[in-house]
Amino acid sequence: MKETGPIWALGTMSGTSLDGVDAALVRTDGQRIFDFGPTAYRPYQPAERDTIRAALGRWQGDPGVAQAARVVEDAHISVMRRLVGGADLCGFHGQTLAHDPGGRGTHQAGDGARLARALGKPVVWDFRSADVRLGGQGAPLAPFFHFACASWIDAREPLAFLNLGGVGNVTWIDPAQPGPEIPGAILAFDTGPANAPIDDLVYRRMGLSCDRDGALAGFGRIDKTILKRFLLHPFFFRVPPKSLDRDAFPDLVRAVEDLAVEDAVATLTAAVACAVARAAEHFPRPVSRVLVTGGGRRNPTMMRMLAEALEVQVDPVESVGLDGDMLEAQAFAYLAVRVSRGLPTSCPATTGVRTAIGGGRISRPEP
Ligand SMILES: Nc1ncnc2c1ncn2[C@@H]1O[C@H](COP(=O)(O)OP(=O)(O)OP(=O)(O)O)[C@@H](O)[C@H]1O
Ligand SMILES: CC(=O)N[C@H]1[C@@H]2OC[C@@H](O2)[C@@H](O)[C@@H]1O[C@H](C)C(=O)O
Repeated sequence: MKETGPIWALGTMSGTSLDGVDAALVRTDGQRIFDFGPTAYRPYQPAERDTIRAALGRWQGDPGVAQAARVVEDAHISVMRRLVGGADLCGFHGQTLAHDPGGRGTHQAGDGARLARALGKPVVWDFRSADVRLGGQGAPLAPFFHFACASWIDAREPLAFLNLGGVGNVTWIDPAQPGPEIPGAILAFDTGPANAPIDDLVYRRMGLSCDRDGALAGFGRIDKTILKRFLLHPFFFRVPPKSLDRDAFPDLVRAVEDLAVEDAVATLTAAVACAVARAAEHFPRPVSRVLVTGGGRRNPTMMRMLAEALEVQVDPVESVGLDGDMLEAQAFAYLAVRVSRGLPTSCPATTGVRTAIGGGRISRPEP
């Protein structure tokens, strides 16, 4: 008989900010969350990060991609070994190197079959390709998990989950609907740049990894002319679903280049908040609150600018008992179980795919 009860899944995420690999256990039947388990994190060493960075924007077969994939796989194997004993199944997102859904497709580095052999457990991977092949954006994929989280926290009113990683993405949810793929239950899309352009700028100019606690942005002056021009970018006029590559706003990056570093960072931080406010204009109905996940929630200047731009309550997901560092890794644990049970992982309202579909491949430890 087919298994339908809850199982433990180990999910991972290596995000666009290239900081490291998150891993988390979730107990789920692919519909409801039953429990959250232990988590682990393994940062990339500087040399590993350089190898991955050198492969950004590249596709399978390009120079440097095989090395980057090896780094990604090895880092995952080392962090997953710490938790895999408690897992029945694994979900491996891999590292997005390039994302061009309307063109060449989407590319997540890392071979799930190698992980399955190394870890001795079935591994679900390559979550995005099928969606792109069927005309979807291939991203964002966390929204079905956000829907389950809304039920876990017993939300009653429409709310939004906002992920501020390298890129921003938002999921609007009506928790009164019975399932995520029901029309009207969800709307999800990327909002614009988040931390990636800030990290890149402070690294280039000051050798820093990020604008820690929003200190630089808090001091700087926002250049309103640059901000206004940024908001005229065609992306903001596109109807969602829509998704972005990590480095999708080169004009914004160029425009702040001549500003003093504090002013440049303040302008980039305001750009994140204003992009989210533009995103909120697409919500089917207003939300009661916005729950923020991802590294951006640790930046008080970004959070303040967000609350001002959105004029709604903005809180980190910790305020409802969720773990903002691990939500994406947990999402890929949850999605792995959905894939293994033939449940959809995306739908027209999340990626723009024609119909609700389940992506992902399953590799087993032995052929
Ligand atoms: N204390 C802090 N102050 C300011 N920024 C921070 C702080 N902590 C984390 N960040 C930012 O958050 C980023 C990491 O966020 P996160 O781990 O959510 O990204 P990611 O998962 O790699 O990206 P994505 O969700 O786009 O794939 C860091 O690169 C940094 O810019
Ligand atoms: C192609 C890709 O890897 N996209 C990531 C990235 O990081 C944030 C945003 O851009 C989102 O679209 C997605 O990740 C999250 C986990 C998602 O799929 O929901």
